[in-house]
Amino acid sequence: MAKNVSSKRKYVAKSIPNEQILTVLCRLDVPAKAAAAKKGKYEKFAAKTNKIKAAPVVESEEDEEMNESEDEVNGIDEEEVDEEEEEEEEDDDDNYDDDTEPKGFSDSNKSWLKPKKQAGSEEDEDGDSDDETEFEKKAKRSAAKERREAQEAEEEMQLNLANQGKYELPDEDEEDGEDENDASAVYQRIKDVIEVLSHFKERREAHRSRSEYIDQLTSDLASYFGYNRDLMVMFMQMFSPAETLEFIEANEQPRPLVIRANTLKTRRRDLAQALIQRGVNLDPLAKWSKVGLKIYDSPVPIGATPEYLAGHYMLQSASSFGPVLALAPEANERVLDMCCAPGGKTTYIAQLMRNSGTLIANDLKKQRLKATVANLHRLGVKNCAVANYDGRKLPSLFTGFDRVLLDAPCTGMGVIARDPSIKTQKTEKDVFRLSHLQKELILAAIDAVDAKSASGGIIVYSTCSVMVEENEAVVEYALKKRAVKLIDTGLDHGKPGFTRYQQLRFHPSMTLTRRFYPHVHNMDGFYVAKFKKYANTRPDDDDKDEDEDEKDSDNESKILSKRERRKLEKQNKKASDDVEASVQVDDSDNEAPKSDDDNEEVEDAEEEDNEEQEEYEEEVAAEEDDEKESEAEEESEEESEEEIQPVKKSTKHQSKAKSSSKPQVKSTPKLKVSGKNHAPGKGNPPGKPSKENSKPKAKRFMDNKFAQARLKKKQSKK
Ligand SMILES: C[S@@+](CC[C@H](N)C(=O)[O-])C[C@H]1O[C@@H](n2cnc3c(N)ncnc32)[C@H](O)[C@@H]1O
Repeated sequence: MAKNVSSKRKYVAKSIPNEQILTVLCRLDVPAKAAAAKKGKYEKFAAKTNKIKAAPVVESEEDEEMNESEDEVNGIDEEEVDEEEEEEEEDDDDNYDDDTEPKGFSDSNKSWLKPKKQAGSEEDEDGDSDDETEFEKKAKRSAAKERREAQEAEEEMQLNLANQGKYELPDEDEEDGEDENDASAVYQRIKDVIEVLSHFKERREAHRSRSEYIDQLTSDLASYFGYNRDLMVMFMQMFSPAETLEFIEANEQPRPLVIRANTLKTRRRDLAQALIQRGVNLDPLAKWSKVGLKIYDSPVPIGATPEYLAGHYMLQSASSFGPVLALAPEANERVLDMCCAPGGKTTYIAQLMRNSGTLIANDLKKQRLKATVANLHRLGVKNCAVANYDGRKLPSLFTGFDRVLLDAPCTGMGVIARDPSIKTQKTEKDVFRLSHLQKELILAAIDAVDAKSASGGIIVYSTCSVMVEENEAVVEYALKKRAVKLIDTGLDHGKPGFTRYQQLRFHPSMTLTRRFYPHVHNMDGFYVAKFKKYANTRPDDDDKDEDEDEKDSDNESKILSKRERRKLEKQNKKASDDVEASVQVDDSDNEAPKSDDDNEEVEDAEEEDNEEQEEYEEEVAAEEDDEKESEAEEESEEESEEEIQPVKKSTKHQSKAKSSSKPQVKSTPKLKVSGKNHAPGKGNPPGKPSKENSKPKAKRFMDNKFAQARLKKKQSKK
């Protein structure tokens, strides 16, 4: 942790204007003496680093102006907090049931949460507002000057280019003789080659192809930044050469340390005040979060303060707020966090549910669940049960959720700044292996949700990877296999998901998903997609199941008749058309740069999917025949009939009770009997019914421990 803090200090020295540090002190009313002492400290610090100029203490509004420009530098588009948001903030804080105003914190010193005027609302035609202070006017003038200078520099560069000669790539001998330690020469070549690629006609050598330059750049980037070449090739396919460099360089920067105030126990403003008094420099995270705080600098370890130990906050990266905000869980709902450990998002979900309803936190790895349990206790979460299952099997145990979060296991290609081992350890093979697992998990997540939920029917899929195979490809697969459509994530930042990537084409509604990049949003790279499930049926199945019980059961996936399937396809198409009409598809935005190389693995994966589908159809036909035969045999066995009766009755009773129950009255998710759902699992690829499901009903019944127990009880009563 000490190491962490010192690296954060470095971060402050690099990017935080001194004015802003002082702002924090002013805004939160640190006693004058302490503020003066801190001012001295930071002036000395500034003088030492030579990066921060000493500045006079400025008024709070000016501080906010400085804040904004810093956020612009950081790539976060932080506009002013409006009135509405202030009200929401109050609402949010009301979660914490304490009406007493904290000491030393009043309306006059909460200016960092105070609404400011809408940009441009009272401005003169020339953009100057009468109410603007001299400082604001000055800031505007200098911004305009900077823009002019940047434009002139660009024009000059274009002129130089026209006069420049060709760039010569080193030949093999030259490269062999290159001093390996001459990193600066490699870096210069990276810059040069990117330059050539962006003005290829003028700067290329006549006998060199574009791919030779790309090759050279890929090797240089990999060796200079310490990546395996495999990964660098993938990034070069995803971004333009210049953007690849930006992405890679952003992965070298430490991300700001962020905490989330736990409103089950405190309010953000109280927490901020307590930490400020411990000498912590902080700011609100961004306008889109009501509970996040950005920590610039702390003299105490942030993971060991009394406030931390009392569960007043959770250390959580800015990127992990997004999936939970998109999930938007409500009080009294039934929510599943399918891959929860160590529980960062689970505790946030519980917070938004105001500790009510039922939250199931599941993870495959028992060891990782220990940390989850510890976090749940520390943060005072009381509405959560922890489960340890393979997520792919969950729908055979729990169904009927209002919302499911699938924060899927992934390669972590968005969090390289946090885990540099990814640079050398992950390969293309990992991407495809995980993509397969993610596809299985997403179907299970959808199957666990009740499309008829009054308030939800929502599934959020997220990864901390930027790879298309782990994101859009998985979402596309889910759109094809289940009755779901994409809806707006509600996240106003982030870039739209791709509708095209190399030779792949995705559904136009993919623009509703969101991509986040370290070099654009100054946070970990991640991806969020939000689905609405519109039917508890599957568009990929083509058979009719005439079992009355299954028809009555709202929460079970059913096999469709051809007519139903056509109806679903129509619904699907309508949903797509609606989205197409509402979404402006700007291909330039959503189209990833194309590469000449064919992505054979993607084709293979698709081929595999098709083969799976064909195999599945054949298997289903064969299983249907078997089942008919077995059922005929069973009918002649009176004993079996007797056994089946109680189950039929109880299933019917359960499902009727479920469909008639009021949505407000939520119960713990029903523990489903095994074999009822066609849960995807190992050796049971997505879309295929499990072997158990194809067993005759009597056998299924006898395999069912719960039914057996019920039968025994009945017999003993007799
Ligand atoms: C990205 S992490 C989850 C982070 C967590 N949501 C949070 O915010 O703290 C992915 C998790 O998926 C779990 N996992 C991997 N395979 C799984 C599976 N088949 N079923 C359930 N969980 C799985 C891993 O153990 C890991 O904890």
